[in-house]
Amino acid sequence: MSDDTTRPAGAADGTDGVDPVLSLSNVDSGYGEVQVLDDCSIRLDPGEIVCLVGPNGAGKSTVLKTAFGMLTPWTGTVEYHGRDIGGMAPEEIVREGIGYVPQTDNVFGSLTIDENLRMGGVARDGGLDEVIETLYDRFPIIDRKRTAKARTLSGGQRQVLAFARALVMEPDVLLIDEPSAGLAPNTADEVFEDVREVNDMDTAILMVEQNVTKGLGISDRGYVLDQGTVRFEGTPEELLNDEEVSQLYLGG
Ligand SMILES: Nc1ncnc2c1ncn2[C@@H]1O[C@H](COP(=O)(O)OP(=O)(O)OP(=O)(O)O)[C@@H](O)[C@H]1O
Repeated sequence: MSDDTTRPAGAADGTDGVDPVLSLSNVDSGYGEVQVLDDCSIRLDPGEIVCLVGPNGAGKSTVLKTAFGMLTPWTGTVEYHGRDIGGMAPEEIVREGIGYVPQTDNVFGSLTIDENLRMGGVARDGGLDEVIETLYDRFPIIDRKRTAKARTLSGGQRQVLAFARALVMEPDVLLIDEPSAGLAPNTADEVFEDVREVNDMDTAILMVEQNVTKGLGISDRGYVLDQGTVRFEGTPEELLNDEEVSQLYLGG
């Protein structure tokens, strides 16, 4: 049984009166005729890191794709600062202030680090050089390799470049799909530190992560998704210590 600290889906929203920066409310969504999300409700408050966990195929990536306009919600709403953005195109959503770092193909390997960052800023109105310099200051690992082709970077370095590329638009929300995928444990730890660094730049983060302990370990809250629905939400401690969550979803 779950104890009463872990809120089952649809229970108290834990808002404490704060307006979410991003929220999905009662969203159904999917691919073609195939429904994946089923009455899915998720919120991200300003400054938070929120982690989505759950079994393969639960719909975690689909949440990010729906929030980023790659999929249009069939029902329910996606709101950014209280404004309905459901069905807006990704390029508009980027301008609104939401960035997205997909799990794969998140940098252009044949372009240099600098060119990748500049491409990340094509929709900016100005101030591109300044923001790129700020990002080089934040992430020295890419600063040292400005003129190197992105394909020469290690997996961890590439992930940092992908974050920085999304940050060129100075989003206040970043959606990150499995930042540690395919990385050795030590490298994954470094990438999680970089996720925190991104969060320190006043960027709220909604992240999907298979490495539940580490993903929740850097997060403020988490959601357990199963079959397109939120089954549990709570703080990392609540989720990790909940017997039912642990047995059913976190491999005991
Ligand atoms: N482009 C697509 N077309 C059709 N079905 C898709 C597509 N992408 C994903 N799906 C299906 O949607 C369901 C949810 O996929 P999703 O990638 O959101 O799950 P996930 O929780 O992120 O899982 P994983 O951890 O395995 O990536 C799966 O059954 C998947 O096969």
